[in-house]
Amino acid sequence: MADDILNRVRRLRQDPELAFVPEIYNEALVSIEDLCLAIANKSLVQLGMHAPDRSALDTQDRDLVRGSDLDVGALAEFVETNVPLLLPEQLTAYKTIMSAIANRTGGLFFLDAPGGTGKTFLISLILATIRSRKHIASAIASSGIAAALLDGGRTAHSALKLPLNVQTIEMPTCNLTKNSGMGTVLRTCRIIIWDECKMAHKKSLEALDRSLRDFRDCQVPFGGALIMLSGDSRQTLPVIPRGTRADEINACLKQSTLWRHVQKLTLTTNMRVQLRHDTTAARFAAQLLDISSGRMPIDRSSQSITLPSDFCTMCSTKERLIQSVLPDIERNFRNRQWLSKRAILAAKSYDVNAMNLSIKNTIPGEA
Ligand SMILES: Nc1ncnc2c1ncn2[C@@H]1O[C@H](COP(=O)(O)OP(=O)(O)OP(=O)(O)O)[C@@H](O)[C@H]1O
Repeated sequence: MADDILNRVRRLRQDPELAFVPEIYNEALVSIEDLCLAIANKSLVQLGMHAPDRSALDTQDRDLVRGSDLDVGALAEFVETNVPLLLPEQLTAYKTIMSAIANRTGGLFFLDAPGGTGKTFLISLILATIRSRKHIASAIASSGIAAALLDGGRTAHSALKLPLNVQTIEMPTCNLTKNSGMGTVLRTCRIIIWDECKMAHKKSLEALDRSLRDFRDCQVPFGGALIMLSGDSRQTLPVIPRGTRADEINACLKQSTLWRHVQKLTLTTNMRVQLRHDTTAARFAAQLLDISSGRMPIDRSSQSITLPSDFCTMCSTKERLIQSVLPDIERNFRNRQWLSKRAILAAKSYDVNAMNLSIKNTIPGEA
C-alpha cells in the first residue's frame, strides 16, 4: 500500500527518485485504518497497532490537492468519448445531475441501480465532467471496496470523519472543522457522490447534513449542496452489531427524515447482458432480481427459498467447490495470472479461514 502511495506521489510531483518519507507511511496507516473501520468498525489502536496521525492529512485534503493536479484535457476527452455511449436512462440521470449543478439547485438524489446496470460507468462520467471543468467533485462510499472503484474515492468514515459509534450518538456531526481540508471540500464541491449508500446508518447521512448546514451557513437540507446517493435498493441493510432485524430496519436511510427529500433516478438495463448479448447472463440477472425483489416463493417452515435449478453450477460439498474453482492448485499456486482469475467468496470469515486451511493443506512444502 505504501508503495502505491509512493508511486502516486512520484507521478504527481514528476519526481521518479522520490524516496519514502514518514508522511507516506502515515497515509498508508490511515488507509489501513479506513479499511478496518469499514470492515470491522475498529480503529488500529483497538486492533493493537500504531494510530495514524490523521491531523497531518487534514489541512491538505486529497480532493483539494488532486483538483490542482488533474489532467483536465484527458478528463474532457474521456467525457467526450463516453457521454455518447450512455443509454437513455443513464443519459437522463446524467442530464438531471448536470442541470442541478448548472442551476446550483442542490438537492438529494438517489441513483437506484442493481448490479451491472452501469452505475460506476455513469458516476465516473459525472465525476470526470465536473473535474474537467476544474471544479471539485467528492466521491465517497460506505465500503472500502466500493470506494476503490471510484476515481479518487474514499470511505465515508475516513473522508467525513464520522464518529465510530455514530449509531449511539443522538445528533452526530462529522469530526471536521469548517476550514480543514475536507471542510473546505464540503463547502465548495459541486457534488458529493456516496456509493453503496444502503449500507450506511441513517445517522451517518444526518451527520453529513448537520455539518453541511453548518459549513455552508445555510439551513436547507445539506446546506444546499448537491448529494447523489447511489446503490441497489435491494441490497443489504446496515449491519448493527448484536442488533435485531428491527434495529437494522430502523437504521436504514429510508427511516431518516431526510429521505423525504430524495429524488429517485433509476437504472434497469443490465449492461453486461446488453454489451455481450449473453443469454445466460440475462437469465442470471433476471433470477437475481427475482430473488432480491422478494418474488421467489418462501418455504414457511424454514423461511428459506429454493434456488432455481439453472441458477448456477451447484457444488454439494466445500471440497468439490475448491476442486472446481482451483483445480490443480498444487501445480498452479505460484502462477499469479491463474490465481487472479479465480476466487471463492464466503459470507463468514469462519468459512474463509476453514477453506484457506483446506487449500493450504493441498499445497506441497513445509508448513
Ligand atoms: N453506456 C455504456 N456503454 C458502454 N459500456 C458501458 C455502459 N454502461 C456501462 N458499461 C460497461 O458495462 C459494465 C458494467 O457497468 P458498471 O461496472 O458501471 O456497472 P455497475 O452498475 O457499477 O455494476 P456493479 O454494481 O456490479 O459493480 C462495465 O464494463 C462498464 O464499463
